[in-house]
Amino acid sequence: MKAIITGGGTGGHIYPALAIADELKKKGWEILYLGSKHRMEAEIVPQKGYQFQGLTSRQLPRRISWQIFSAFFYNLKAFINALKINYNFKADLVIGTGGFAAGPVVMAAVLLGRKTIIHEQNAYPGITNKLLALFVDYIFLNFSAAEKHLKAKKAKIKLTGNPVRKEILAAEPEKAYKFLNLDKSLKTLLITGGSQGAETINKNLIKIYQHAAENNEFQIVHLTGKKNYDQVIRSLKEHNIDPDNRLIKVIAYLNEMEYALTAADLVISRAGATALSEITLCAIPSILIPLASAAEGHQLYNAKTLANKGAAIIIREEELSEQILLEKILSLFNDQSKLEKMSQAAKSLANENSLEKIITLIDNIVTKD
Ligand SMILES: CC(=O)N[C@H]1[C@@H](OP(=O)(O)OP(=O)(O)OC[C@H]2O[C@@H](n3ccc(=O)[nH]c3=O)[C@H](O)[C@@H]2O)O[C@H](CO)[C@@H](O)[C@@H]1O
Repeated sequence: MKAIITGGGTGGHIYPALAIADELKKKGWEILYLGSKHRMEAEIVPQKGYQFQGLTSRQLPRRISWQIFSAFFYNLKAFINALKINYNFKADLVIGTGGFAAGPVVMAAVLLGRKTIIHEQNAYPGITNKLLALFVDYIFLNFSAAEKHLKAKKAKIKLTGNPVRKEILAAEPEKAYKFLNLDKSLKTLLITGGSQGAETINKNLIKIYQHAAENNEFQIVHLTGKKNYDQVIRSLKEHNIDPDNRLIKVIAYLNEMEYALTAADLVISRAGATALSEITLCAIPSILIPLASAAEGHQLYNAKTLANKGAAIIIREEELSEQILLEKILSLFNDQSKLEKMSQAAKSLANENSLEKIITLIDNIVTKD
């Protein structure tokens, strides 16, 4: 069997696609990944050993402007290319996990009469999936709340949860400590702003860095995002903090995310849906700082699903300060029983069978339909 898999722009769309691709590959499927040639998938997907073809897909501008014409032209070009590629590849199935890169690929598959599935990670679907939902055969959802935003027949919709890469649960702590050069006797604070990093979080960390460097109480793994890395290093130096201090690991982008998650005792994170699925699966207590400008505030919604069960503490962007962040970190690190309760609550929210559920549905779709 052959599948074209698409999804991208950011990691939150790419990693669920790769999780599905890995399982299909194990079952003998031939996989071709199509995405934008300008975005993260063009780097991440070939590194994972998949055939990748980059298209000219572009994100539509948020406001009406002349850029809409160029975006339309580039997406049309991507659509025509996707048609040609799919026609020659003869995919049995096309799966899109959202992001603008998936749009032209899934639409081309619809036109060719291929079987099509989209997966939506968020409670509030992105614009690409909202449009594609009108045409595809099946819609897999992480949150049932997404359904009311989609114009689609109920029979098409399956609640599957978010598929998470198998390597994330399989990672061994010993290997993680070694890989990240961490001290096993100390607690580890993971800081991540999602696949692109979060400037708002990065700017509020100096006190936390200072505390870590001076007190030998906990160590930090900070994933800054590629575009923010230099700024973070500059800021550390300006505050006389040695970026090579043994208690501080500043990393622009970590391909081996399984190690950071396995080593973490506490995570400070944005509230992207894919990140939260990984955090709950790894049962990590979290302090979440949702991106306020995310469409329909979907990151706050995501964060509340954890906070309402006691798995996370939310700090809203408008109340974020270095002092508040440091106080929350210290109060959690000094309260082991609270950390354990949060960890158990996170675990209870984890959707452990999502990937298996998706693969079973795919088997049924390609054999029965
Ligand atoms: C700004 C924006 O629009 N964010 C959206 C985007 O977030 P984004 O693309 O940041 O996705 P998430 O935060 O959900 O997940 C980040 C992903 O990147 C991985 N990772 C991150 C850093 C790193 O160094 N290495 C690494 O591998 C994580 O393991 C995770 O798989 O997609 C999510 C899923 O649709 C949405 O919920 C978010 O609202």
